[in-house]
Amino acid sequence: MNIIRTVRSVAFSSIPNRTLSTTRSLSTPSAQYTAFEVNDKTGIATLTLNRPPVNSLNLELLTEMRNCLKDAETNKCKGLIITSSSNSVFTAGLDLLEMYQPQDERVKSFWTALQSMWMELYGSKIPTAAAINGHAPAGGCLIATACEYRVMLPNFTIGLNETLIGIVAPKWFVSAFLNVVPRRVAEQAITQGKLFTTAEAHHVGLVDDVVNTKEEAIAKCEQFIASFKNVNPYARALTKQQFRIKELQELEQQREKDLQIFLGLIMQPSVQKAMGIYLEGLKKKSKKQ
Ligand SMILES: CC/C=C\C/C=C\C/C=C\C=C\CC(=O)SCCNC(=O)CCNC(=O)[C@H](O)C(C)(C)COP(=O)(O)OP(=O)(O)OC[C@H]1O[C@@H](n2cnc3c(N)ncnc32)[C@H](O)[C@@H]1OP(=O)(O)O
Repeated sequence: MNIIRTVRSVAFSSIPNRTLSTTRSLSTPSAQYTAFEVNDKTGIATLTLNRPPVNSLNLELLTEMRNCLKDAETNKCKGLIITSSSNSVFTAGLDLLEMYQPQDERVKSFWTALQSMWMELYGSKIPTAAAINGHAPAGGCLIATACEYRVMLPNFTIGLNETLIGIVAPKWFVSAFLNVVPRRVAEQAITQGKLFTTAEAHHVGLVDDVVNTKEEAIAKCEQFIASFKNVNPYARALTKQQFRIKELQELEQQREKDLQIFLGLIMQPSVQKAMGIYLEGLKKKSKKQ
């Protein structure tokens, strides 16, 4: 696998135009699971999730993601694309090992980091796009629906499958999903724990476009971001905020309550048992392959 390095605090405005290399990527010792590059020419940042084998979202990855999102905004990038270094998984969602038989303080930090990352992404002032180059169950779908645009490669799956694991998708997971698919489709799919194939997701509007390669997916995201080139960024950001402020304020005001509900739910013996069985099933399947 390529070694992907990470850039932090690169002021886009200070990056000179270069003809040979068009992306800037510096390393910081603290970034383990993400690569963050800014294209010198377009000013678009790409955040690549890089936690093999399946980019499951643990505390450290969520924290890195949030830092990258903040950097992209602080440095006035023209837009942000999220993608994965894997050929088959965008992200497998939350790291189940963070929630199965968890340590008290760590699991609290984990959920708090998820809330923070989501608020940063959902409320980002700059255009955001997901190049979904692999499966995107649960937390993967959450990240995709927090973006403004989604393009997906064929023959993968996406959706909120929490009920199949015996857990419940919180209200803010559902509200972002509801932004992109009709209510009836959302209710049925989320209660069933349905994972849509790429074609199905496109049909219901869960993804905007389908392309065959990661390069095409990135290009589509770039096109989406470029579609705002004649729009005042300040006016755009305030307009976007009008659409999203309700969910952001709701979670901000209820962060502690949301955390307590999460802890109460996952610590139930029946939920721990269901998660254990699900994890065992994943491990058995993985050994067979
Ligand atoms: C009112 C309500 C209020 C509050 C809410 C309360 C609670 C909400 C709580 C939680 C919400 C959770 C959302 C989530 O995101 S849960 C995670 C859901 N994810 C999944 O179901 C995906 C599971 N994974 C897969 O289906 C597959 O791995 C795959 C399709 C993504 C990729 O398949 P592959 O064949 O490529 O890879 P595998 O062989 O299956 O896996 C390799 C390796 O990785 C381990 N693994 C996979 N997924 C996870 C995961 N999510 N977490 C941890 N580990 C994972 C898998 O076990 C294998 O491990 P080994 O190599 O065997 O060790």
